[in-house]
Amino acid sequence: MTSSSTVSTPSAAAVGEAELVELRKEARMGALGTETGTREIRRIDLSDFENRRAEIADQLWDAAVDIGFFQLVNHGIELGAVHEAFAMTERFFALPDAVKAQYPLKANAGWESRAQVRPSTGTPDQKESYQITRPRMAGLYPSEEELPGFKKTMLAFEAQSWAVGMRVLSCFALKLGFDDEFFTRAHAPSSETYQSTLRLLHYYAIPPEEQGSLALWRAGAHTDFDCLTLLYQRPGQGGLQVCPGKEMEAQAWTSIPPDETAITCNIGDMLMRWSDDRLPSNFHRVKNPVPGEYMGPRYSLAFFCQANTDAVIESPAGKYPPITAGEYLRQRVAANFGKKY
Ligand SMILES: O=C(O)CCC(=O)C(=O)O
Ligand SMILES: [Fe+2]
Repeated sequence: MTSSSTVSTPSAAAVGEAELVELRKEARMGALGTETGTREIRRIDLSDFENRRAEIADQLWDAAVDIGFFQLVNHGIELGAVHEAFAMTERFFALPDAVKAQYPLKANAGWESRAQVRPSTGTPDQKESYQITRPRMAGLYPSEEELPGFKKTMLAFEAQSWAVGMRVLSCFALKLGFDDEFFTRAHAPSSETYQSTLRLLHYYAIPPEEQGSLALWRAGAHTDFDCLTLLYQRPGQGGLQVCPGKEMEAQAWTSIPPDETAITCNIGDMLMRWSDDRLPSNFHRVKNPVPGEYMGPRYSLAFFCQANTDAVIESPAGKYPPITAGEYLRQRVAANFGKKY
């Protein structure tokens, strides 16, 4: 097994193949589909983690393999810290566009509005986002005059999210036969090659003339590019729906009602590849509200555990050729944002 910090040059064939498989799947997932409430989104209790690691690892593995989505409770992040992060997020997006435009998205860091076109829908997600990727933030934080305390609050929240993400990944590492620090090394925040990302999301309120339109999505169906996503939702601001990859033919979606005490998690494509497809990434989307539902703005926070650019994704059984996490992500971003970012 190659250490996560080894650098190799993936072949052109490996690179092309990574792009095709995931994108071909995603392009077929844009339809409305149906709703099913029969899937259980399991809740995994992380309390007393060090002593219960083996039991928690079993529970995480089963939930991940069955559905690919699960929720963490007693995860150690205080509700107050979640509220503070959301309050800052609202304040950031309330800044005039002219201020936010000083911090434009580039290489998974900075602000964009209606720029992400999902291969599944071909239309821009009805949202704005601001991404924090630690080593790439030069000149991208709003000033203290524009938004006091923003950088400090969001970086603290990023660090807390990273710690929870690494706990979960340490459990998957054990189950995959790696040592328990394997993914922590691959996501080392002290390195310039760090590329895990905290994404602040603001889905726009639906204007009256668009209410009832089925043509637009807050976020079109997709799988995430990363190893593991941690998602924070706000009470009353639903819309997240999931569909396990192995059931993609049926296109039956399950809604995940927001619970601010829980962190909703999903496996991303990077970990799927790293596990020889044993851990499936799953489709999810954020639907526009339908008449009768809350039409106001929706805020969410996502933390993407994305292995450092120089980590080599090399699966234990060799199902896929090795590829660096940097190259892997570059291709997926290009498919969503064109060459612009
Ligand atoms: O906002 C949400 O609930 C989901 C966001 C998401 O799936 C993403 O940004 O990848
Ligand atoms: Fe996502």
